This record gives sequence, structure tokens and C-alpha cells, in this order.
Amino acid sequence: MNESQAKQQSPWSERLRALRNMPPVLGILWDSGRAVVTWGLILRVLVAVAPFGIAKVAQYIITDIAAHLRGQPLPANFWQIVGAEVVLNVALGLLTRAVDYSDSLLANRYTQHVSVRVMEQAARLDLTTYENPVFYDRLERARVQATDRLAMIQQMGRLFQQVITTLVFSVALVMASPWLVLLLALGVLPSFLGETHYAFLGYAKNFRQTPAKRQMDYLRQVAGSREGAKEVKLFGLNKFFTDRFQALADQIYVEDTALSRSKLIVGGLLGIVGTLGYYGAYVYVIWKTIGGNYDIGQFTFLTAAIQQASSNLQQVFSTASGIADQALFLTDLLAFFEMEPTVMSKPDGKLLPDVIKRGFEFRNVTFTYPGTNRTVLKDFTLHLKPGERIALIGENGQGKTTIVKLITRLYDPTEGQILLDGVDLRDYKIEDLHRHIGVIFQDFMRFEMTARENIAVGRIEIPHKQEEIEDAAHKSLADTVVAKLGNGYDQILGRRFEGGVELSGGEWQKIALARAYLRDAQLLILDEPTAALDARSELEVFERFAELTQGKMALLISHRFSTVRMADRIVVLSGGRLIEEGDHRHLMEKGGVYAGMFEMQAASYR
Ligand SMILES: Nc1ncnc2c1ncn2[C@@H]1O[C@H](COP(=O)(O)OP(=O)(O)OP(=O)(O)O)[C@@H](O)[C@H]1O
Repeated sequence: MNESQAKQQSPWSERLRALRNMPPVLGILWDSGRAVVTWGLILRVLVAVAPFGIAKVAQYIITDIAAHLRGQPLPANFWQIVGAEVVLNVALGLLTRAVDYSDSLLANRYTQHVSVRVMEQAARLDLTTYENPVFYDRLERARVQATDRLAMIQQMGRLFQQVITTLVFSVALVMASPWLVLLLALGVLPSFLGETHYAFLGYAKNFRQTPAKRQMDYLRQVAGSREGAKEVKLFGLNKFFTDRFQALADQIYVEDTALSRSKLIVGGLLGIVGTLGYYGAYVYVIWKTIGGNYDIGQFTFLTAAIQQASSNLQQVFSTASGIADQALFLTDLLAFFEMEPTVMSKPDGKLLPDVIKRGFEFRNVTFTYPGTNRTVLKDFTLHLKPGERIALIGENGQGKTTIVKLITRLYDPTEGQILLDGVDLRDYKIEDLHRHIGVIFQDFMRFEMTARENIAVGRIEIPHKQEEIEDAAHKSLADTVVAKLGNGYDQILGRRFEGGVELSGGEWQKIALARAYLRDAQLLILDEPTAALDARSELEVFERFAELTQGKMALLISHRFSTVRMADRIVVLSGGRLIEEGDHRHLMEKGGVYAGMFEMQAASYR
């Protein structure tokens, strides 16, 4: 649902939608800890009925005392009754603590359970979804909704308990006089309607504010991050960022205050109606007692019952609207769980051949990124044969990385087909395709974990021996980086966590490259992963790459012609089409686009 839809929908339909969230939310709660939920409910029932027992015992005590004051003897079990009152109160205190304990256990379990589900779902979804701001807002809200649900769980338990207490005392009041319950209900109903109304307004407001809050988070992060620190200082950007942050914060403050103020006034007025209902019932009981209908014990019990029924009934309504409010906030979490990826593995997907015989073929592939109009690849055809190493070159934005995303099925072509050994890529199991491809992107991930883990993520599904890690590190030259680290392969990289060590861009690249070598891949793809390497390292890396990819398929994207020339075939992309191809010598002789680009780069070095 987008913002304009949220505004168009009537509050009531929105409220009903929120209630629809309750069954799945209860399902999630149940899944996060069945035993804890069951124990929580049992404890709540005991806590709910205890006040009735206490009020009833108090009634007997007062009746007996009143009779005693009039000269009658105390009953034989009088002191046992007093003892029972004490025991009931002590038990109630202990049970209340036990309820708090079970609530916090359940909240922890719920948070963990939902956080894991959010991570799993985020991993399932397409890359496309990540590039969609609406999705991002939703993910953001889902993340927030996943955590800190103690309040919601407490409210649900409280509602359960309040309903039971209200019922127990209402039955007692109805038995005395049905008017009492009616008076109470009439007093409480308006504040319930008020509460739900404001719950809805609060949700709509939060929905509207999400983009601004995301902006604020971004500004806070940029202004306070290690990555941003250098430029923020040198360009004097601090005021620019804080002013922008302040403007958004002010806007949110104004909206929040307006809503809180209106809630204060309207909620206060409706609360007065509730109090009048309560005192109506109270005066009725006084009147009846004076008229001789009730004795002093019954009077005490009924006033306690009115007090309990009224406050619990009022709380039932406010807790219920609080839960409906919380459930509204979970709309995004549940919608997020329901999202389905579009790039999917067929249920009966094929496994990749153990030895690829015909290679990968792009056949008249046209591709436009979802949600955009620009065609990035137009009628693109390319055959990558077994044992062949192709270098893709072209100016910025010509679609080189896009080709890598298509061959790895992060996206599917808009038109045309990509074949592997004559079979459409979509017919293979996507996980198996990924298993056979080793790819390092130019924006590879720097995991702030140990050097070993940074390499092992290249093939995390199996445990690795030290030799395998070392071997991969040797192939990518990462061994020279690790040799300088205090804790070797166990050194934490990056400065986020204590004891971590920051690496230079080129050092990170060598570590990341080792991941690709750890995979026993039939196709290796390097998408400009050497941009931060110095000239000598780059040459070494590529000499090794050339050696290691002998007989394997490799796709190489680079702007440096010194490395590109090692490829068996060079493919020049322009405007989403293949405009030239051949080996270095052939293309130089041809004197076309490649030769021009090569000369230009060579000249800049002279
Ligand atoms: N996720 C995306 N959504 C929309 N458009 C995109 C996306 N990624 C890339 N593009 C656009 O597609 C075009 C091709 O991008 P691509 O990254 O494939 O280029 P490239 O040839 O690898 O460029 P470079 O040499 O700068 O890395 C660019 O115009 C870019 O703006």
C-alpha cells in the first residue's frame, strides 16, 4: 500500500484491515515459543481471577466484623479467612512477577524469531526489490517492527487478563443489578472509539513520516560515519547536514505535537464521560445500600467490583485499541513476509552439467531495469565458449556489469534468452548455477569479520581446511596481506569491532578475490575488482588469473588495457550492443573503437 492509498482508504476499513493482522501475528507469537505462550496464559488466568477472590474474602471479613460490632460472636473460621486474604494477596504479587518474567521471555523469543525471518525473507527477494524505494521503506519499517515487541506482547497478555477480570466482576454485578454493568459500559464506549480513532491517525502519520525518517537516518549516518568523516570535515559539510536534519526533525515534531494535543483534549473529554458512568453505578449502589438492600459487606464488595469492572473494562478497550494500533504497525512486516521474488528457481530445475560443453550464449538479449525506461542491452548476442576468457570493455554505463547480473540470474532478460549448453538459464536450479560461478563485483563486500571468514564466504556451505583457505589466498595474493596482520587469518578486518584492523582498498580486493578462487567454479567473473590495485599487483593478479583460468571460462571486466589484452577475446560494448570483437592484435590491426581507446590510454601514460 502506498501513501496516497493510505490516505484514500476510510479509517474504518483501515482499522478492520489491522484486525486482519491479528491471526498471523498470533501465529508468529505461537511459533516463537509455544511453551512460554501456554505458561503465560495460565499465569494470566490466575492473575485475572485473584482480585475477585480477594474482594469476596474482604466481603466476608467486613460482614463478620460489622456483625461483631453489633454484638454477635465472630465465626470460628474468622482468622482463617483473614489468613486467606493475606495468602491471596501474596500469591497475586508473586504471580504478577511471574507474568512479567514470561512476557519478557516471550518478547525475546519473538524478536529473535522475527528478526531471523526478516533476514531470511530479505535474502530470498530479488535484487530488483532492493532498488525499489517503496520496498526499502517497507523493509525499514519491517526491521523496526521486528524488534522491541515487549509492549505488544504485554498488551496482548493484559487484554486476555482484563477480559477475564471484567467478565468475572461483571457477572457478579449483573447478579446484583444489570443496570450497573450497563451504566459502566455506556461510560466506557466513547473512550474506546476515541482510542481507535487516534491509533489510526498515529499509524497514518507514521506511514507518511517514513521517507523523512529514512532521510534523517541517512543524514545521521553520513554525518557520523567513518566513511563520511573525511569529506564532512574537509568540505565543512557539518552544518549543511545538521540543518537539513533539523528541518526534517522540526517537520516531524510539528506533526507529532498536533496529534498529541488533539488526543489530549478529545481523550480527556471522553475520559470524563467514563468517570460519570462509573460514579452513576457507584451512586446507585449507595442508594440501594441506604435503602437497606445490601449489607455493609455487600456494599464493600460491590463498590470494589464496580471499581474493578470499570477500570478493567476501560483498560480492555484501551488495550484492545493499543493492540490494534500495534497490529497496524505490523502491516508492513506481514506484507514484507508475503512478498515473493520474481527471479525464482523452478521447482524441478535442472542441475548444471558437471562439464560445460557448449558454454553460455546470449541470444538477442534486450534488457531494461525494472521500473526504468532506458534499454541497457539491445539485441545483444554473445557466445562464451568453454575454456574461453573474454574481456568486456566499454565506456561507463554501457552495460558490462549488467551482463554479469544477467548471467548470474540476479535479473532475467526482458527479451531474448541466455542459454547454457543450449538450455535456457531459467531451467536450471538457481542455487546450482550460483555454485558453479565465482564472481567478484567491483563493489564487493567488505565483511567486518576475520580474514578467514572473509575468504570462506566464497563457499560457506562447506567447512574449509586451513590449507584450502591458504591456497585461495595464495592465488589471489591475499597471503601477502594476511602475513602482515597481527592475528593472521584470525584477524578481524575493518574498524567497526574491537581489535579490528583496516585494510587499504587494494588489500581488501586481494582478500575478496580469494573468495572466487575458493569456489570450484566453471565460470570465473571479475568485474573490475582490481581497480584499487597498484600497477604491479594488478599485473601479478592477472598473470595468476590467466594461469588459473586456463581451460576454464572467464569473464573479465576492466578499464585497464594492460590486463584486457591478455584475454582470448575482447568484446567492445557501446549503447548496449556488441560493436567489436576479436583478440588484441586483431582489434589493433582493425583500427576501430578498441584501437582508439587503447591508443588514448597508452598516450596518457607516455
Ligand atoms: N539497478 C539499476 N537500476 C536501474 N538502472 C541501472 C541499474 N544498474 C545500472 N543501471 C543503468 O544501466 C546502465 C548500465 O550499467 P552497468 O553497471 O551495466 O554499466 P557498466 O558498463 O558496467 O559501467 P561501468 O564501467 O561504469 O561500471 C547504466 O546507465 C546504469 O545507470
